[in-house]
Order: sequence, then structure tokens, then C-alpha cells
Amino acid sequence: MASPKKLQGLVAATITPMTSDGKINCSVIEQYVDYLVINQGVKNVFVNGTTGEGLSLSTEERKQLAEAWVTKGKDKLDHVIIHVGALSLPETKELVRERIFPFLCLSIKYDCLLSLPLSDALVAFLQEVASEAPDTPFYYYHIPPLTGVKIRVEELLDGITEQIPTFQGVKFSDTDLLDFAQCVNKYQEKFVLLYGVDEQLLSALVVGASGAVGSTYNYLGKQYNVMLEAFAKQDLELAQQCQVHPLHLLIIFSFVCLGFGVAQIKEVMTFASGIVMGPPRLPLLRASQDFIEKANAKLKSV
Ligand SMILES: CC(=O)N[C@H](C=O)[C@@H](O)[C@H](O)[C@H](O)CO
Ligand SMILES: CC(=O)C(=O)O
Repeated sequence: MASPKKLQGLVAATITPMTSDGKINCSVIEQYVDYLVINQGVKNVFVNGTTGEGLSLSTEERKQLAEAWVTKGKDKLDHVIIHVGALSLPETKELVRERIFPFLCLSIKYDCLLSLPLSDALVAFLQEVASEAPDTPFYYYHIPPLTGVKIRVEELLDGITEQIPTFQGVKFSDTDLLDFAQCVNKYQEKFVLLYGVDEQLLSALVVGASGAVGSTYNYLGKQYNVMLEAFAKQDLELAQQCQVHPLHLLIIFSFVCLGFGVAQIKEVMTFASGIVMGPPRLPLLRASQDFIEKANAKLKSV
């Protein structure tokens, strides 16, 4: 059941390529795999998450994309994780039943009217989904700013394998480094703890993260790999420089000043990789011409 190679290092949260008329475009996924592996040194992907507009895709589209990543990534990628969180339990279960997916990851949008205490409701939900794929490693996707699920992950992990035998780890996309550090301290041998706030990955490495999932590893993978190596060699100065690398600053700059989001990520990735990612799907609007010009000028200048 467990993968022979423990997941570590960078995981790119993939963008969903689309045609100009808004259909998913699986024909460029092979090229995308090669770009990540060869140009960025990134050999793991997280498919159909926030960056991949997972919740704007139909179940059928999500299956096609997941299958494309699994088949095109065969013998090239080390790990393909499929996000299966949807707004309804039946849709999530339908995705989970696709047995070819090697790893599953679930986010849950919590309805605050649920009467069970949050952690009980969450575990019940995860258990229900995970039991649909009893041989597939299962991750919990913790992203409270988007889901509203404000639990302490450390408490979730206590005793979780008794309830979910396939439980493998957490994608931790929150700035609460105290909770993350406590998860690492107790569970680093047992679970894979992936950090998900790219801008503060170095701080997460300090408290013991062994890997990271994020949108920026699509086009900044190489820089971040330098940071991981520098950190492993205890070259803190170089690691610090990498965390505030000009390209990374550009992303932060874009985020703050230019209205950064998935639409903008698509433009930056198109520019960086030469693979056309296309427009985002409504309700996201295509990035403005002004953004594209400014971002491309910045990218060129570094
Ligand atoms: C909200 C969101 O999408 N977070 C991503 C991962 O979970 C990150 O990879 C961010 O995209 C990244 O840190 C840039 O802000
Ligand atoms: C960034 C991330 O992990 C996601 O796309 O969900």
C-alpha cells in the first residue's frame, strides 16, 4: 500500500491547462510533466487542487485530468497526488473510486451548522471517503483560509490511523507554525507532513517540514530546490537568500499589488514554461493586460 519512495521535497500544485474556449486541454500534459521534471527539478504533483481550479471542474473532467497526469507521469514523476475534495460527498466518492489514482488528498468545506463537534464531523467525513479506497494512501488537506475548518491538526492526528488505516499525511496550508511544529515533533516518523505556504517554506523547514506543496513550485521549483539543498547543508545564509529570491519577491509583489490568484498564475506559468495554460474558468476572470505586461516585464528582468 505505502509507496516505496517516501514523499519528500517539492510538489507542484498543477495548473489546469485550458483551450481558449474554456475546455480542459490534456494534450499539453506530457509537455508539462517534462517541463516540471527537466526545467524545474520537480518530480511530484498535486492535481485538481485550488491552483488546478478543481472545484470549477466537472467530476468527469477531474477524472480525465487525473488520468492524464498518472499516465503521462508514469516513469517520470515520483508521486501523483489527486485532490478529491468536492462540494458533495457522492462526487468525492465517485472520484475516490477511480482506483488508478495512486494517492488521494481531501479537503472539506465545513458547514458551520453541522451539529457534531467539528473534529468528530471531520473524522467521520474523512473516514467515509477513505474507506472507498482501502488500498490508497490518504492525505488530509488543511487549508483553513479557504475551507473554514479551523482545527488543530495535531489533535486530528492523535489516533487517526485507528480510524483511517490508510492515513498517510497532511498538506498543511496554514501559517500556524506552532501547530505544524507540534505535528512534526510527534509524527514525523509516521506521517508525511507537507507544508503549503510557499512564502514561508524556510520557516517550516526549520521546524522540520520534509516537503512542500504549492503553486509557485511550477515555475520557481529550481530556486526552491536550491533552498532545500542549502538548508540540508546548513547554509542558512543561502537558504535565506533563496526564500527572498527576486523571482519569489515578484510573486509576492504580484500578490499584493497586482491582484494575484489562479488567473495570474496561469499567465506567469505560460510565460515561464512556454506552455499555453489558457484562460481560467468563470467565475475567475482572465488576468488583465496590464498584469500580463507588468508581470512579463518583471519576469524578463530577473
Ligand atoms: C491558497 C493557496 O492556493 N495556497 C497554495 C497552497 O496551498 C500556495 O501554494 C499559494 O498559492 C502560494 O503560497 C502563493 O501564495
Ligand atoms: C496550492 C495548492 O496546493 C492547491 O492548488 O490546492
